[in-house]
Formats: sequence, C-alpha cells, structure tokens
Amino acid sequence: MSAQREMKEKNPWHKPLTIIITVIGVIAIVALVTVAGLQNRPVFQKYKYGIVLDAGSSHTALYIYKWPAEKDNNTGRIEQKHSCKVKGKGISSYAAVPEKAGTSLTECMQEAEMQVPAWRHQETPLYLGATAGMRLLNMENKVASDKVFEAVEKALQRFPFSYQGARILSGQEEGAFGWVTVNYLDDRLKQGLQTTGALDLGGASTQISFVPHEYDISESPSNAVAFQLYGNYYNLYTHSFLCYGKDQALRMALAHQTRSGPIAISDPCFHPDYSVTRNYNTLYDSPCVSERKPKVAPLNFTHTGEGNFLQCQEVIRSLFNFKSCKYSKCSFNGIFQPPVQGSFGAFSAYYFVMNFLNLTDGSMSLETITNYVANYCSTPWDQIKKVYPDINEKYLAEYCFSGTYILTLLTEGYNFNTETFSKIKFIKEIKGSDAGWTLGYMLNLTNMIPAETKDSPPLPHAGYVSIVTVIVLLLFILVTLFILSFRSIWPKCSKEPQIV
Ligand SMILES: Nc1ccn([C@@H]2O[C@H](COP(=O)(O)OP(=O)(O)OP(=O)(O)O)[C@@H](O)[C@H]2O)c(=O)n1
Ligand SMILES: [Ca+2]
Repeated sequence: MSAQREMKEKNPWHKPLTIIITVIGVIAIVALVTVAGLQNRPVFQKYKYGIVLDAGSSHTALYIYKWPAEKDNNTGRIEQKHSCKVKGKGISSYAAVPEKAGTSLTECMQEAEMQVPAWRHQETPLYLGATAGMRLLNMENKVASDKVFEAVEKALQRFPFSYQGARILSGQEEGAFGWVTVNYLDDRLKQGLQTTGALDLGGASTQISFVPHEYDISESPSNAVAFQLYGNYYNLYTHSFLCYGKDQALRMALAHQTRSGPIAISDPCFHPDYSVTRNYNTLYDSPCVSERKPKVAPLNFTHTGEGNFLQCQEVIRSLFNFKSCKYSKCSFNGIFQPPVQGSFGAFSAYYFVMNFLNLTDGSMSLETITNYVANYCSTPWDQIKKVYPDINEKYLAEYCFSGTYILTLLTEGYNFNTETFSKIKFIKEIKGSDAGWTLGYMLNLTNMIPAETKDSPPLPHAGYVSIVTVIVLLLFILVTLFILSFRSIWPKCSKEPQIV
C-alpha cells in the first residue's frame, strides 16, 4: 500500500505543478494557432466592386473599383481594377443627338460586364457624375441637358448593375472628391498625416483644393468643406473655376484676340508658321465666350502662330481679373484663396501636358520649366510635326498654349512661387489608381470612409512577431519544466539492467 502511495507521489502527473504547466501549455498552443490563423488570412480574397463613370467635358471614362468583400465599410483598401475610355467626345457634345450620348457608353459598359464577376453584377453600384461640360450645357440649354441625362440613364439601366443615378457634380464636390482620392490613395487620411493639395485641370473647368495653414472659413463659406474622416477633422479650401479648363481657356484666349472681328490673328501661343482657318460661330459657341462675340465679323478667320512665350503669357493674363478682391487674399476673378500650403498633386490635363513636354521630373525648377516651355513655343511648327509625327495635330498644336496656361494659372492665378511650385508633383495615378474625383465620390456615396471611429489596425507585423515569440518562449519554458518534473522517475528507468 505504502509502495503504491510512493509511486503515486512520485508520478509527476499527480503533481499540481505539472497539471498547471499542462493547462498553460494547452492555452499557449491554442493562442499561437489563433494568432497565426488570424494574421495569415486566406490568400484568395473575395472582392466587391463599384463602378463610376466620369462624364467630363472632353470625354467620358469608366472606372471599376474593387475591395475585399469581408472588409467593406472600414479597413479594406479600395483599388482601381480597370478603366475604360469611352470613344468619342464628352456626353455634352451630343446635345443635338442625345440618344448617341447613351449609346456611346455601351462598349465600356460591356467591358465592365466582363470585368465584374457575374454573381456580383446585381449588387455592384453604378454611378455617373458629369462635370463642367454638362454644367455649361445645363446653363445654356436646360432642356438639351435633361435629354442627354435621360438617354444616358436609359442606356445605363439596361445593364445588370445596381444603377444609382446620374447627376452633375458641383464644382465644390469635384474639387473636394479629387482631394479625398489623392489623400486616400496616399494613405494620409487613415494615418492622420499632413494632407496633399489637389490640382485638377479639365477641359472646361479647373479645381484647386488644399488644407490651408490658417484658415478663416467665415471669410468665404462657399469655399470651405469640412470633413471628418477616420476620426480626424479637416477644413478644406476648394474652388472650381468654370471656363478655366484648358479647352475653354483656349477659347477665351482666342476670343480675346478676335474681339474686334478680324480676318486674321497672329497668335503668340501657337508655333511660328502654324496656320489654320477657324470659324467664328464655332469658336464663340460656348457660354464661356458667347457674350463676347464681335457684332461684326466675317465667317472665318486665319489663325497663325508666332511662338512667343512672354506675349502668350500677356494674352493669358488678360483672362484673369486681378483687380477686385473683397477678401484678405484672392486668386483671381475676386475669388477668395488663402496662401497655398504644403505639397500638391496635379493631375488630369496638368499631367497630360507636362508629361508630353517631359516636365514631370520633380527636380526641375520653375525657371528651368519656364525656359523649356518658352523654347518649345518658339520652335517652328514644321519642326514640331517632324519630332512628333504620331501625335494628333490638333493636340500637338495646343501644347505651347497649354504649357504657358498651366504656368500662368499656377504662378499668377494661384500664387505659387519658386519655392511652393517645387512642391507640386504632376501625377497620373497613385499606386495603380487614377487621380481624379471618381474614387472620392464613390467612397463618399458608399460610406466607405468612417467618420467617427479610427479603425483598429490589423496586427502590425512587428506586433505579430513579438506575440508569437513570447508564446514560443513560454512553450519552451513549459516544456523544460515538464521535462524537469519527469526527471524524478527517469533516472530509475535508465539504471535498470539492459536485456541483450
Ligand atoms: N492624353 C490626353 C488626354 C486629354 N488631353 C486633354 O486634356 C484636357 C482635359 O482632359 P480631362 O481632364 O479628361 O478633362 P475632362 O474631364 O473631359 O473635362 P472637365 O473635367 O472640365 O469636365 C482636354 O483638353 C483633353 O483634350 C490631352 O491633352 N492628352
Ligand atoms: Ca475632369
């Protein structure tokens, strides 16, 4: 009996310490498996999708976004899956044949059907937002603008997506959503980092949006947009200048030079030896210039080039009114603007033009860029055509004007100086998603950026490694203790004679 008791006492399984060690050991193993399981999520994610059509003044583009299905509404990163450029001009150009505005979208919509998995079609939201082209058409001819929307709606409703409507964005929305896109893609919002300003140059309007250093919102409430994103507050300054997109600005520059109704103009914003015939009615067929049409004018005028950067700047300066400003500071046309602040991302036509001119390398000074554009403008047209034989002549002819316009708008319009100009980056996309208002628009409409709560971030890698290391160490200690408590019976075993 006493021998049995002795055996029982010596059996480590009957010691409380061993039992405790075993229980802790099991808990540690379960914790290790759970942490590893949570951290190493399945590789094959299921995605959700959203589609936004950007109906711009010069063209329409379709963007498909995707995000991990189990994470919508908070931590999942949204990225651009696909984009499709609609063939032809913007929807506002179909005012006379509205049905064609609808049919023009068909090809890209069919592409979207292929890109989004069929079982997701019905739940995929589809939005269309129109910008300055439709703003102008709406001002000029509301009936025509409504008809274009009707045709577009009809065409979009034929597709199996969850159609959420087509509407004209206000200039503030266009500016603010562009800013949201840039800062979302740069991960600045979630991390509460200093934000980047957004500069968007379209065909018919242009937007500037940034968080000013000291900002008295009450000075001009219409330029202020307050955001609460991921628990951070932002007071954004934004303004959209209708008619100051690059196509309408060119119209205004030509209108300025033809105000007396001449039969020919020599334009400093076009290359020497450039010469085309233009029609007065076509030129003045836009609310941006229609009121300035000369009373007496021939049918056409000859538009020749001179290639003089400084004189071109003079013409462009005449498009801005710097005289009246009832605020502490203005950009132009009596519009309030605080001093520019921080870094900026300049996209759409800012990028197209600067990229064509090879001026997107951030190391170039304002002076170098200005000299380059001046030199480019003075290059004869024949030479330019030889250097760029593959580029559409209409576009090619306009880069001198566009480059000069961009520099003048930024420095004299928005008051960027040598130092602040160097903080502008000319960008097309960020991490594979195009810079523009569409992503910000969708994030807003799908409530995909929480205002209140800061997302609890997934376990950072360092944290994950630390936790796993601690658990493994704990297991090692437990195993060691375990072995030590068994040692009390092991020596006996080893001393037993071996039977050979
Ligand atoms: N590869 C490209 C594409 C476009 N453009 C020009 O860039 C301008 C603006 O294009 P975009 O930003 O697409 O303007 P929209 O969105 O159409 O116009 P808005 O935003 O004013 O409605 C247009 O003059 C267009 O002809 C260009 O020079 N090179
Ligand atoms: Ca645009």
